[in-house]
Amino acid sequence: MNHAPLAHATAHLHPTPAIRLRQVSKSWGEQVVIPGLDLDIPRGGLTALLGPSGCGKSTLLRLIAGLEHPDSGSVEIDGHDVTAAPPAQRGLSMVFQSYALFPHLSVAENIVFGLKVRSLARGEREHRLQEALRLTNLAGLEQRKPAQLSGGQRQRVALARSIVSGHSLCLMDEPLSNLDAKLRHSVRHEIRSLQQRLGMTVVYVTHDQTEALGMADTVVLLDQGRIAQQGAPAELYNQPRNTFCATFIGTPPMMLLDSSYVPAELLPHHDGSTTGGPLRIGVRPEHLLLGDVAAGRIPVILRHREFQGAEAYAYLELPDASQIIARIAHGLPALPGARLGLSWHTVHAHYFAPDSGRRLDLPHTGTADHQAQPHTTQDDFRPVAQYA
Ligand SMILES: Nc1ncnc2c1ncn2[C@@H]1O[C@H](COP(=O)(O)OP(=O)(O)OP(=O)(O)O)[C@@H](O)[C@H]1O
Repeated sequence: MNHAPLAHATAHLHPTPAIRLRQVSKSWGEQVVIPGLDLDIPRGGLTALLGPSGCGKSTLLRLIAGLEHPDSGSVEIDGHDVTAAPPAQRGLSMVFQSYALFPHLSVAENIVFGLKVRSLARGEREHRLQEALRLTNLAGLEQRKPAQLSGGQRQRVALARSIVSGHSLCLMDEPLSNLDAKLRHSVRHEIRSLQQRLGMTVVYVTHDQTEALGMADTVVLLDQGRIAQQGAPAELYNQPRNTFCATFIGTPPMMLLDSSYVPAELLPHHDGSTTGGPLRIGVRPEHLLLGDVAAGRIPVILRHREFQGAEAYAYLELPDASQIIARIAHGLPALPGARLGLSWHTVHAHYFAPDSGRRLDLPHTGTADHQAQPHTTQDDFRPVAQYA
């Protein structure tokens, strides 16, 4: 196998990305799906292509695979221009949601099928097969037909087939979406640990942010064929570049509020200077604090509560009648209809331009005085029982 065991550890030494797209565009008839995209995918890690349905994730993966060809632009793999190359000449393997197994072939035959086509010597085939069976925990099942396997086992056969190919680049298109929730979790873990042990570069398409955030080294969040943000999962969570990223990532996602009804104490530059106009203010549901109605807090009405086990969701109506969700760690004994005061530590606030939605890096706290706002400390919040 030509998997370099140290590929992952030395990824940072490779200046050439595993995949480089330059000004790649793709339309279907009148519909522009990818409108001219530049993307570098680092070597030796798992990169998730994430985004809402129809944003172009699969199209992008198929362009990398060579299953589709761009209308313009170039695709490079390992520094080689493969824009015109067929899939078989791109040195990659693929794993699909549908497994794509041959029903009449056994597990073992399915796994080595591609190697036979490549006329690999029998001894080498057998060696790779045994290693892949071991790595995917399929030993003992090699004579079964796909119909005699569970969904998770079928997907492991597809993974084994990708491992025996010996290619260090693997493209995966929603590989877990046919599995039930519990299996998804365990196969997800298997894929990640295989990718790390073999030092493979995996490009992984998913619309499921928990999969992307939980597995990936790098997340590429797509919005209508454009890169909304690319970075480590924590970067997307903590520093969303715009309101699209802020409201796509997180369950529930970041809540957006209008500065028009937000008290001055919660706005940036509370030292008397102005913020320079209206703002969109983003706060994650776990950072929203509820207390009684008081100066410096936003008056809200509790509309609905949802039990979530360790926590609860409070659905709150804002002064402009829009609704947001707060995650309340220890339950909230206030009844629907209760009038409450909403606040947050300003260090947890994100600011966005109201027109473009672009992130604005404004100072969180204007003065020491602002930091001393008593209601921005947890202690000031009376026990929620008092609001019942
Ligand atoms: N072969 C095709 N012919 C015409 N339109 C296509 C074709 N393939 C994709 N599209 C269109 O291109 C857009 C992007 O599709 P794509 O499958 O890349 O999205 P996606 O982000 O993977 O979505 P999903 O998460 O729903 O699979 C969609 O509007 C889709 O209808």
